[in-house]
Amino acid sequence: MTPAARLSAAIELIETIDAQRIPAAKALKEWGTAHRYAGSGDRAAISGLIWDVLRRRASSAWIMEEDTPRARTLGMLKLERGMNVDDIAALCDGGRFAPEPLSERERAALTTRSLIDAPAHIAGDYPEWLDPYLAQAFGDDRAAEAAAMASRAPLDLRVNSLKAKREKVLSSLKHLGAQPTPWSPLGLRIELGADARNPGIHAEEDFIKGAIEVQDEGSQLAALLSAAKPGEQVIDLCAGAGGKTLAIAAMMQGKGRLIATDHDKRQLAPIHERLSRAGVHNADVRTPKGEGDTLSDIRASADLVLIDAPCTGTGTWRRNPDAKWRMRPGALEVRLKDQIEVLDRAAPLIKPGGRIAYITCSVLPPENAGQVRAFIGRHPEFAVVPPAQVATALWDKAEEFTAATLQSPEGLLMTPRRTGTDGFFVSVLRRQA
Ligand SMILES: C[S@@+](CC[C@H](N)C(=O)[O-])C[C@H]1O[C@@H](n2cnc3c(N)ncnc32)[C@H](O)[C@@H]1O
Repeated sequence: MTPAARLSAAIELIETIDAQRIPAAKALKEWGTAHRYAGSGDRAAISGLIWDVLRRRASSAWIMEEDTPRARTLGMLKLERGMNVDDIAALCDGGRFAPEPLSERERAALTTRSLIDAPAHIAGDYPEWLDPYLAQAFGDDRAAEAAAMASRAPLDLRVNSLKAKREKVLSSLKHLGAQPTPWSPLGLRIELGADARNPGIHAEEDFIKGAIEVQDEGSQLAALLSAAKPGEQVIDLCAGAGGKTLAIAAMMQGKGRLIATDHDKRQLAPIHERLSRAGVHNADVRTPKGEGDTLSDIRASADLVLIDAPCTGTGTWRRNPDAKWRMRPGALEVRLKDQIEVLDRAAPLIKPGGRIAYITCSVLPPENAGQVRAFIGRHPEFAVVPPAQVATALWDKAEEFTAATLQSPEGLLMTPRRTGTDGFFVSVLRRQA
């Protein structure tokens, strides 16, 4: 397919997504099945276009003064891909498989319009109902913060220190352009192009051998900030597929006791294979059965309970721009209740002097500082560890990292704009000895 034909296909697909109100991933899958002649390059290019239109959905419609699939796509080419009006006109030449030529009005909009007067939710591309929350988090910086949250994310990897050293993996992944990440001593980063093609990391020998895992640098840092140590008793209360569990296991160097659980056994399913590939031998996965409490034998004995809390995932919008537009206020309410439940479940498990590391991949204050304050109100035997002290887990990077984050008395917030990571909030709460 020519670039112009790919563009036409993308516009048609967005029309389908709009008309049928289906997730973009589903629409792309169905399109692939119906267009078997399209090669993998075409599919990747078309999905890259669709994701970019979703990233810039509101701002593209704003500059075009029209909210149609075609207008949003043309606006995205200018805003996200930096194309000028002549390059866009050359793609839309009205040829056999190309989009219709630009109208005078479209030409004028692409030439003259900008986001200077756009309200924050348009310039930052997020749903308007979230504006008060983002204003609470970022004040006047919210459009810039949200715009960074709309940008394309790189592919981040964590080197599994149980099996390999970063320098070694760095050289074996040179062909993919891997570079060390700025903050995590275990992180590697591969920048992705507009086509967002997965570089096939799962087929790499390093991956098969368990030397690397796919994990955003923010998630790696959240695990590091919990400061799990060899010999400790650590409980990963919301282990899910085990991303943090694996990182914690490596920090513990096979010494001590790591218990991983989750209230949803389906979420836990992939953890077994991942632990075994990573060479983790000190993890005890507790899968819930019926109504029973998987942690009934544990009372005030844990050094650390990691809560990778269920949350709205606003911090990961750059990896899933569709989710941002599909998010509804009810989802926040549900997550806030879940967070209270997990925090209260953690409290009696901690020994005096032990700690909770409360983590969300959200930037919304009610899920972060709001939950921490409410928890301390319910459990006055806990106190927040000052964020600068928490950051000392990053050794020589601690000071610079703390300054890069958005700090509050309750914790640290990483964001794409500040730390170049997904959005992650981390708070450490210590139980008085
Ligand atoms: C952010 S995800 C965890 C991701 C995982 N830790 C990782 O790094 O791959 C949150 C998890 O919390 C779990 N969860 C939700 N409510 C819970 C509860 N009350 N108790 C335990 N787990 C819960 C969900 O099933 C989900 O797997």
